[in-house]
Amino acid sequence: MAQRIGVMGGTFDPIHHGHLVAASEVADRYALDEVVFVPTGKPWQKSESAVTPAEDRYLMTVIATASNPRFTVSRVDVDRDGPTYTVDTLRELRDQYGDKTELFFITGADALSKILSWKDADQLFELAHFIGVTRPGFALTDAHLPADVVSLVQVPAMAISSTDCRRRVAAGQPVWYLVPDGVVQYITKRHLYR
Ligand SMILES: Nc1ncnc2c1ncn2[C@@H]1O[C@H](COP(=O)(O)OP(=O)(O)OP(=O)(O)O)[C@@H](O)[C@H]1O
Ligand SMILES: O=C(O)c1ccc[n+]([C@@H]2O[C@H](COP(=O)([O-])O)[C@@H](O)[C@H]2O)c1
Repeated sequence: MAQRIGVMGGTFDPIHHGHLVAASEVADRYALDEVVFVPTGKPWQKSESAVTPAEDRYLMTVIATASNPRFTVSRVDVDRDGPTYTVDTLRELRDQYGDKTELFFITGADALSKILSWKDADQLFELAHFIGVTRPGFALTDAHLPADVVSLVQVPAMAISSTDCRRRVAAGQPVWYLVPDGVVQYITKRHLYR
């Protein structure tokens, strides 16, 4: 049977429980064999110019996903030079996993609303099926997209963002239970977001 692989792309600065719940829920709903988390190299649409070094974001993603046997982390975007485009991510993963694998790219409602501004947007939908998930504060809709290229999925509401986690750390407030314990410890150890 064809392998079914979920792809959860993100800047993960830092990775939080909103990302993990979304991936877990879609994996269950779509009977995915694996979810590959793909931290971005250089996220060209992030408004803040200072994104934490990719190696720190990659390691936090490894720490956060290590205990789940179906979660893995890919370095394809971290290791590719230049701005990160999902069209390149999906092409590389397709090469790695082979043509028989079905890819399901998971995006939150905010990211889905901007997808037509992504590089080579018309080609994205040929490379993967897109799964848009609910996120508190954002409307989940596929009205702007061609028919049948995306499925919309309700996931448990987690009102968490990486921006808020960074602000909390900078203000000396706790991020316990918003991000996995190991990620709290990594943030402290590496003095991130101070
Ligand atoms: N709480 C959440 N619930 C559902 N999806 C989410 C949630 N947070 C992030 N996502 C989705 O995860 C993917 C990666 O998000 P990203 O790493 O940019 O996190 P973020 O919290 O949006 O970060 P930032 O606040 O820095 O913009 C995107 O598709 C985003 O929509
Ligand atoms: O391909 C693009 O042009 C593109 C533009 C913006 C975002 N993305 C992807 O969308 C995912 C979430 O991105 P972000 O910036 O919200 O963390 C991540 O995998 C990005 O590489 C992709």
